[in-house]
Amino acid sequence: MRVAVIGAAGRMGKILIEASVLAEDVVFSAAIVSPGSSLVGVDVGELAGVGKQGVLAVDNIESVADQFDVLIDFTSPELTMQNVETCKRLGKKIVIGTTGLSDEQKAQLDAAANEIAIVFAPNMSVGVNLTFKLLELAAKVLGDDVDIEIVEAHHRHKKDAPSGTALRMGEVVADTLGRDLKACAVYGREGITGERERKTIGFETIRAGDIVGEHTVMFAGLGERVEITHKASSRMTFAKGAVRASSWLASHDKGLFDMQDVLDLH
Ligand SMILES: NC(=O)C1=CN([C@@H]2O[C@H](COP(=O)(O)OP(=O)(O)OC[C@H]3O[C@@H](n4cnc5c(N)ncnc54)[C@H](OP(=O)(O)O)[C@@H]3O)[C@@H](O)[C@H]2O)C=CC1
Ligand SMILES: O=C(O)C1=N[C@H](C(=O)O)C[C@H](O)C1
Repeated sequence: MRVAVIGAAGRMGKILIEASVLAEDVVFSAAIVSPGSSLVGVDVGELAGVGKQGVLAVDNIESVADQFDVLIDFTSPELTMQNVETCKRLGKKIVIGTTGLSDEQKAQLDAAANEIAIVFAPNMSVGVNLTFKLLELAAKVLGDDVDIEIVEAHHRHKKDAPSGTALRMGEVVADTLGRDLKACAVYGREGITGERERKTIGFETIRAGDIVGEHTVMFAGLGERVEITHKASSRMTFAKGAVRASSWLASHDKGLFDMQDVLDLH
């Protein structure tokens, strides 16, 4: 698979380039930066710290349309939705790591998957995807006896909250317990809140410094509590997952998949 990275100068973009260059089963072939960027024409291998790769940054996907099979997109919800339309038109596959998509935007992904193959996951690390399975087991065993709270921490530049991963963790737990996350989620607390409503799922968000990404789900009962925590210390874990998803897409022409599909964890 020939891989293009959009948002190539971003925190994830640079590391996605490094991971694609280092991977043996994909070929890194194109990089797109924002329109008018001073990086247009720059060898992005140098930008990503892996030496010249002969891949020069462009600011328009169409200009490299014949050079890639799969687009890796870790950008913003608006841009991701534009890119999905472009991939549909060009007949390209897409791996999406962008978080913060609205329900309407997710429905548009569903529709696009009738025409192209899409991997869309709020967290591409193996560890977090394993954690989703552990959460299912914990929720099954501990059931409604415990209070469930999800705490996430990320760097100061993150734009969406709670994180996509925290929301997916909430969905996994809510689905296992037969609850509707939209109805039972509580986002932060302040003032005279009253006692905790037993079947709610609470979310707390920390934004500070350069934290890569940390998530804890707490199952707190009377006399004991279980906490399941994942801590990412390098963005390479997400990038490797995205590259693995790109390679996996070689055998899929259409459909909407997530990392549980890629890792065979369903
Ligand atoms: N699923 C997962 O495993 C993970 C998901 N994420 C998600 O990935 C997303 C990006 O995160 P992060 O890398 O930290 O964010 P950044 O802001 O660092 O990166 C976004 C990049 O997109 C670029 N961009 C904006 N507009 C365009 C355009 N029209 N064409 C090309 N590029 C454009 C920006 O360029 P410019 O700076 O010039 O505007 C920027 O470089 C977030 O939604 C985050 O939550 C992050 C980590 C892991
Ligand atoms: O913005 C980030 O950095 C991250 N975003 C993802 C999310 O919202 O869950 C995944 C990871 O935790 C890093």
